[in-house]
Amino acid sequence: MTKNEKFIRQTQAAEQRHLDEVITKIGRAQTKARQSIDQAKNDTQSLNRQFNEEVHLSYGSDTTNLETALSIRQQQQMLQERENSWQQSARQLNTLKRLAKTPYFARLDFHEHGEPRRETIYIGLGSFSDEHDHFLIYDWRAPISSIYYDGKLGQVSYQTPDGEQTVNVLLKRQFLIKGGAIESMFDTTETIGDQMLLEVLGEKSSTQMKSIVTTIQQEQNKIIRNVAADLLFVQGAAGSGKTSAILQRVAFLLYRYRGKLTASQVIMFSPNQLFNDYIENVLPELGEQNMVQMTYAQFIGRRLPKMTITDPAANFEVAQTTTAKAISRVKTDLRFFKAVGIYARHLEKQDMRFKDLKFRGKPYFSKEKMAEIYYSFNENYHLANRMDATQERLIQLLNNKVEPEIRKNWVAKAVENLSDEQLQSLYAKADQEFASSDAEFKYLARKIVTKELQTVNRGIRRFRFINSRAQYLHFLQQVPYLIDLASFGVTKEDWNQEVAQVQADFRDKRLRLDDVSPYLYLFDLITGKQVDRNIKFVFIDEIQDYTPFQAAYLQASFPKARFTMLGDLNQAIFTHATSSSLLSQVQKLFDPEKTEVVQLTRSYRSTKPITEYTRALLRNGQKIDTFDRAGDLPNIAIRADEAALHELLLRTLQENDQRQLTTAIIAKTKQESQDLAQFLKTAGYHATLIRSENQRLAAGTIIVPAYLAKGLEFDAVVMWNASATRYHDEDERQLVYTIASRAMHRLTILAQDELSPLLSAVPATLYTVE
Ligand SMILES: Nc1ncnc2c1ncn2[C@@H]1O[C@H](COP(=O)(O)OP(=O)(O)OP(=O)(O)O)[C@@H](O)[C@H]1O
Repeated sequence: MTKNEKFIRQTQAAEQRHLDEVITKIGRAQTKARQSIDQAKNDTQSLNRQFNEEVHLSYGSDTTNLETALSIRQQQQMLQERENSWQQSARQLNTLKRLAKTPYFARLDFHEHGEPRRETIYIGLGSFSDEHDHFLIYDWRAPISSIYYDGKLGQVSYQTPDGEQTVNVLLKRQFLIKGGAIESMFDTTETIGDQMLLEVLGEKSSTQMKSIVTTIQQEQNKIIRNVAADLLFVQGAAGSGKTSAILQRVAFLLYRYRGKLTASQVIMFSPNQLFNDYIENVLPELGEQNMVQMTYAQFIGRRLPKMTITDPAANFEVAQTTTAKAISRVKTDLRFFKAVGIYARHLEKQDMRFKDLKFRGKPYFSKEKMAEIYYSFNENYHLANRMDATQERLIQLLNNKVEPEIRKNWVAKAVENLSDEQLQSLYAKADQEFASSDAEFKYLARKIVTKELQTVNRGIRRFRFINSRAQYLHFLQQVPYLIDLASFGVTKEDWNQEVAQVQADFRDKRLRLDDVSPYLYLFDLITGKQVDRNIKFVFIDEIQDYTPFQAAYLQASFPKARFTMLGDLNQAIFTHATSSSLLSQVQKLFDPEKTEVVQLTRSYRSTKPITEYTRALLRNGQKIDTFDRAGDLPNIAIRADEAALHELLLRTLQENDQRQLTTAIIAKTKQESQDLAQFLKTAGYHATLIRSENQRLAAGTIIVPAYLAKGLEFDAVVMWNASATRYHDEDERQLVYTIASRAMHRLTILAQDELSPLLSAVPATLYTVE
């Protein structure tokens, strides 16, 4: 044994002793936490008992009532405190349980300026201190832990809530600990050693995403710990860890603002439900609750339950015409967003569209009356105030109408026809007594009228008197005066036809996706409702699939929130044309001083050959650096007929299975995926077809249409039928890129007849052909 090896052995043995000690202390703390939970439980029970007895006793006399009330309040407070300490102990126990498995993953030695001694700290998933309040483990999110991710050895600064601090870092050590034993450890002079990263990345994929807390990279750490920006825009290559980084960021924010921020004030917009499933374990693993998760379609769909939202461009089932694409560009542009705002303000003066509020089949408040009220307020009343004032006035008028309504014939008839059962339900108590039958009649009539008028009341409160469809159509008609349509390549005629089409859609209770956000936004501006001031942080993943309009609408909907937007402009598969200008458009919505753009260029997901291949698919793409991990070159096979392709597919799947690689077969459309599933079933090969985003990801081979594969990753990917007939338009390049970049270890591309021109420009050295 060399001297060096001996030294390493001794160091590891010393670290193991330290680890054993910490584990023993964690064990003791667990026992203690369990005891205090039991204690709190017992206390609560006995308090409850005592409290019930006392309250029971005191109910006898009036004089003790106040006392009783006070005592109830006190008791409740005590119960609450017990409950809090119980919850706290339960939370602590949870952390301890997690720490008991892997107490920490890193050690840092540093010297703080002006301090006599060198300090050593250990970093883990949560913090832990012994009875003497001596910190044995620091939470990875604690300010000091930042230097583990951020710097090399020597002078390193980090942010604390009180400002910047600098320390001299002397040692950085990483551990892989399993079952209480140190499996391996490395000292590193770099940020996070590649050796550690290689071990982690070499692992197989699973149906659930994992946390990256032990190997967060420096540039990812910047995203995770940013607290200054109102808009944090992350452009990151496929597999650069954008999604991983934001989940860590949520955990960080919940820690940093503990007590002020709850998981319910953080909302994340993700590409689809499947993806939500995929990431759902990450935060709980880190000991935090999941934030609110939604897709944009859910966000807008819940507001329009009675309408069918259609998206002609979705899922690549139909091709769009050039005019349709141009019109779509108009409706998704920021200029269109501004136009809605300008139009809405114009409504303060004229052109509001109202609907009659009906009662018993007849107009109760006519639309003319409503317009008269709406425009009766002076010019200081802006949209939301004006609407509030109108509502208030309408409610007042409604209340004034109760008395006259009571005298109407229909009421007398209704009272006469009341069944016994109905009568009892209207009385305040069973067999209520009245001074005279006239009094009884008045009582019942008032009840009936108030009840019936409830519908009108509800109509007023829910803005049923606004003719939102007519309003939106009127706005569309005004668009040529608000926007230079020619600059989008749209003629006046095209536009008029478009307006007629929207009108026809409305008749069928349909609305196209491009119209939904402007439609809702206009309504929100008119009513001043719907914005959610409670949400503090909004995350938008895969921002490249949002239109500038949608991004702007989200910003308007969460006015108090700070935004983190992540995306890869190389992967814009739904919005292609606008994505390149997306960043510049979105930036206009935020204060430039408070905007930060971060680029993640290194791709961690795939092996070097796969990253190099996928990178070559792009033209004028964003920068991508590979991570040095070995693997096979992607393999391309072209066959003349489908049967031969099927055969190849089966063989590839069997090979992957043998190598224990989980495969995803990615096809362009749902139809193709279904056909493949049918074929594999007949061939006796088991695979799960992912038909919709509401399904769960299954273990084993899956077949998935491209648009559902967003954000996911698999050991092996088979790109099905990458032929010239299937992928030809230049704007499908990003789609092809997205498909190929889902592969971690192996990529196989199968094509019939002729390979898609989008793939054929890749240098031949980057793949093999068979
Ligand atoms: N610092 C890291 N340490 C370990 N693994 C990492 C790190 N960063 C990223 N990874 C891994 O790289 C893979 C890709 O990460 P992620 O899905 O977050 O990337 P992404 O940028 O969102 O990709 P895409 O845009 O293609 O969906 C994941 O398996 C993730 O665990």
